[in-house]
Amino acid sequence: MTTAQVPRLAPAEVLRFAADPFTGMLRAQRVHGDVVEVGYGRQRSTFLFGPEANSFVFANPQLFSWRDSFEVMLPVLGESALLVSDGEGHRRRRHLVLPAFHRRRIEDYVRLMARNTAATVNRWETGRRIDLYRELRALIRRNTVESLYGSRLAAQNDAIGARLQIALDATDLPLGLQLFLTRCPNPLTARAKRARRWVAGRIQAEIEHRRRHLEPDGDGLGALLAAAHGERCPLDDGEIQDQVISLIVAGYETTSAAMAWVVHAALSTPGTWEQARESVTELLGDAPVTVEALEKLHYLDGVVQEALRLHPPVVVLPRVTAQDVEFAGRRLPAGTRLAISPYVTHRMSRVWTEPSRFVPERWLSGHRLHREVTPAGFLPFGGGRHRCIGAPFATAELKTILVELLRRTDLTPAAPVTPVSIMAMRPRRGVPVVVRRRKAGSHG
Ligand code: HEM
Repeated sequence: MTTAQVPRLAPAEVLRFAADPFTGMLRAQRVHGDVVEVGYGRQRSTFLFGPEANSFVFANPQLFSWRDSFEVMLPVLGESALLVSDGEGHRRRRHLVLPAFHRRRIEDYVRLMARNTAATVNRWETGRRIDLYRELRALIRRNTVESLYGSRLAAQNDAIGARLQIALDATDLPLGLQLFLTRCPNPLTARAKRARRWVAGRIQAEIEHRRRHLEPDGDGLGALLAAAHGERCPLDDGEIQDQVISLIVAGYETTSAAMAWVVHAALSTPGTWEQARESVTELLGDAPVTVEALEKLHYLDGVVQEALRLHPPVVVLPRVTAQDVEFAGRRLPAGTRLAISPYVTHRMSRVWTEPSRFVPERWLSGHRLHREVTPAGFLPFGGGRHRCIGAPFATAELKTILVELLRRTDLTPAAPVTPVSIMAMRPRRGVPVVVRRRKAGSHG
């Protein structure tokens, strides 16, 4: 079968794309279609746009190497993290990590998240301007570490965050530079590795403490340790450290970006904040948040899903082909760097009606914009074998924090918000708001 040439962005278009990749991707798809090559040399990626491409990639994991796709994340995630694992190693580790996200555990996490959110809000002075993104980021990192790994590690939350941030900062550098830093010895990567070793040391101390004191498996690490030792092929301590670190890294950067977009979208779409608050008051009153209650808050669910649709933190999912691949009449040789994009799919009018409007009601059946959601048309958490393992955790967290903010605060946007970074799309200069605490009792 003959294959067609992949269209390429011209040099001037590449420059424009680099300056604003969000508009650049939408434009590239509109002008050149669903398969388009962007960039030069190590910077080069072939974008596959749209639901057909997403289905193809999700249905054929054997065609791609996850280790090569996420090579630049290796210094922070570790060699055996799920995101950089392929084949049988991935299947075995994922099976052992899954119990940390069972519904029974999410119930406990939700209670803790609600408590931590209340404590955060109580520290805010009424009438003051704050960067909500920064505040929520600290809260979410605490929630992640405390719910998954317990209070001893949570007490070192800030130190752990600061160390991991050293490696995370590198993910905003151009891809070519990241690859160079990953492959060649240099002081930046050496510093990131030292910082990671410090975090791994704290985790190992916690693992050994638990083994000495035979603690019950009350949290995610407990579940991981129990699963790790009950199996025929248990996880070794290095593998456990990699899973612990990569869950923190994958969990808090993405969720705090998503939370910022949820609040920003709800505040900047007239009537949304008020309607969401009304639905909480009606269904919950002053009662504590539970997973069951969260499932019944349909309007609130619409707000969260709609924010994930228009502002998916993971803007592109990178893949490197492990063998020659053919898609849509185009040949993609082994070693080709590909990207599929939740961001572009979520804004396509062939998938969504009036895609650029923020309409939480479109998630309610019966609404004129409602559409059946397919995994290839809505993919904020990816899809297939490597679909986000933390999706139930993240969704419960986004809703729990939103409920507590609605109950306890009135927020007024204090500056415009624009996005940055396609690895974890977040607000460039945060989400500045003026806070008014609501009186005790008025949150119910
Ligand atoms: C709104 C928040 C989140 C978003 C948007 C998100 C998004 C994603 C996406 C798109 C992927 C697939 C990447 C790919 O296929 O290229 C992924 C994988 C993953 N996520 Fe999340 N994530 C979120 C929260 C979390 C949380 C809270 C955790 C853990 C506590 C987590 C842990 C992971 C892990 C371990 C993987 C790799 C799974 C595998 O390879 O089997 N994520 N996430």
